Amino acid sequence: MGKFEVLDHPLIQHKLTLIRDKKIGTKIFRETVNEISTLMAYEVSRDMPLEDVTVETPMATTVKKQLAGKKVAIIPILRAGLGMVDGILELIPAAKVGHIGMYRDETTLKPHEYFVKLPSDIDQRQLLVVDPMLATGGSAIMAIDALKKRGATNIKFVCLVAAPEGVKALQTKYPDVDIYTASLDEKLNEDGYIIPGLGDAGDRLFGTK
Ligand SMILES: O=P(O)(O)OC[C@H]1O[C@H](OP(=O)(O)OP(=O)(O)O)[C@H](O)[C@@H]1O
Ligand SMILES: O=c1cc[nH]c(=O)[nH]1
Ligand SMILES: [Mg+2]
Repeated sequence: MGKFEVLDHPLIQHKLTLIRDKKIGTKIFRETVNEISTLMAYEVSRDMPLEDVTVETPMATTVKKQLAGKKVAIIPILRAGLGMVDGILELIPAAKVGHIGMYRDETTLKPHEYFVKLPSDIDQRQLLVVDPMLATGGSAIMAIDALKKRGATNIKFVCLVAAPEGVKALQTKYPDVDIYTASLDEKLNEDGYIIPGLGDAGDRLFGTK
C-alpha cells in the first residue's frame, strides 16, 4: 500500500483554516492555495532520489549530492488543480507541467475527461497529480487511469482536503499511488461535497459561481 500522509506542518494547517472561511475572497484564496502548495511540495519531495556528483568548489574537488534522473512533472486536474501549480513551481522550477481536464457531473458525480496534454516522457518522471479536492475520488482515479494508460508508473497524488470516501476509493484502485493531503475531513454530503471542506475549489479560485 502507498503512503497516506496528512501534512500537519503548522503553517499548512493555519493557511488551510484561513481559506476554509467562506468570507475569504478570490485574491486571498488563490494566493493562499499557492502558498500551501509550496509548503506541501517541500514535504512531498522529501524522498526524491539523489545521486553523487563531483563538484569543484573554489577550495577543493568534492563529491556531493544532486537530484537524480529526469525529475518531476506536475499534473493539475483542471480547473482547480491549476491553483496549485505555481506554488509547486516555486520549489521545483524545472518541472514539466501536463494538464488533464476533468469535470464532475453535478447529479451523477461521475467525472468526465475533456482535455489531456502531457509531457512526452511521463513514463520516466515522478508525477505529482494535483487537485485541491479529493471527494468521491472519481476524478483522481480517472486522471490516474489516463496517466497509466500512457505509461506513467511513479505517481503521487497531492490535495488540500480529502474525504475518507475518496482516500479509500483511490487506495483501493491504485495502492501504488502515495496520497498527500493537508487535511482528512469528516465526510461527503449527499451532493458529494466535502464536509466541512472549503466549498467548490474551482469556483473559489477563479471567481465563477
Ligand atoms: O473526487 P471527486 O468526487 O471526483 O470530486 C473532486 C473533483 O471535483 C472538483 O472539480 P470540478 O468537477 O468541480 O471541476 P472544476 O475544477 O473545473 O471546478 C475538484 O476540483 C475535483 O477535481
Ligand atoms: O467539496 C468539494 C467536492 C468536490 N469538489 C469541490 O470543489 N469541493
Ligand atoms: Mg468545481
